[in-house]
Amino acid sequence: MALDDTLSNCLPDDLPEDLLPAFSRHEPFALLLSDLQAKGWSIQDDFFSAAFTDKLMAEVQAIQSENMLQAGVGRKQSHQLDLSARRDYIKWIDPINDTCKTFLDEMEALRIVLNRQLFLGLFDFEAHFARYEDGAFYEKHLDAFKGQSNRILSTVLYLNDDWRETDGGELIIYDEYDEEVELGRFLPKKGRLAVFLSECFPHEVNVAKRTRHSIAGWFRVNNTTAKELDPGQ
Ligand SMILES: O=C(O)CCC(=O)C(=O)O
Ligand SMILES: [Fe+2]
Repeated sequence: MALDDTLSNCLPDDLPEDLLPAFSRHEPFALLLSDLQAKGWSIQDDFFSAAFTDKLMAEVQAIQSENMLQAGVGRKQSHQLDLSARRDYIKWIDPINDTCKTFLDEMEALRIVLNRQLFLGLFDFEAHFARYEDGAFYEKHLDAFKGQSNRILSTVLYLNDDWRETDGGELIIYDEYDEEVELGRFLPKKGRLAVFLSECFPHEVNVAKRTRHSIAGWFRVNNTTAKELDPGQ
């Protein structure tokens, strides 16, 4: 089946035109696939429509910081605060309104297409909004420990208007075999999507010099033999 047919078969058919995800267009999605195959990570701009990215930004901006969790190391109940490692606030995304539901539906469509094209066996997707206030960062880490986690593919969608070099807050991705070697640094610009293999690529968030909003997410396998809880949240 041609790639475009596969894509259109996987998309919900009741999405208004301006909410169509960018991966319904051939180019960013095809580049994402070929990058993942060739190097295990990819950065794509304008992955979702600007109108939809704006809705997600309005959603996260409306959340009061008191209603977010100070992100720790360890997951949910086993959550332990380690403020030397990271300083962001998070809120897990549930389908509580149209915007959150559409985001989760579209990532679900992406999950199905990734499985068909790359045979990744991805089982589900979890994601949270993240807020880095002025001065916040996340030091170099892996999102999953080899063989001990369900997380396969990490995604980060950036929501910030007019982000400049001087605002800091870059995502830095390091080499899978030598974590001193930088592969690239990327500003958290509105509409940019970063995707990378969770077990392979150390990465960090440089100190942000203004409030920085994003959605971090993970496609996971259903691996009941994982011995340890996923790190990172
Ligand atoms: O926001 C980013 O650029 C990366 C966030 C991250 O690494 C994480 O939440 O695990
Ligand atoms: Fe991470």
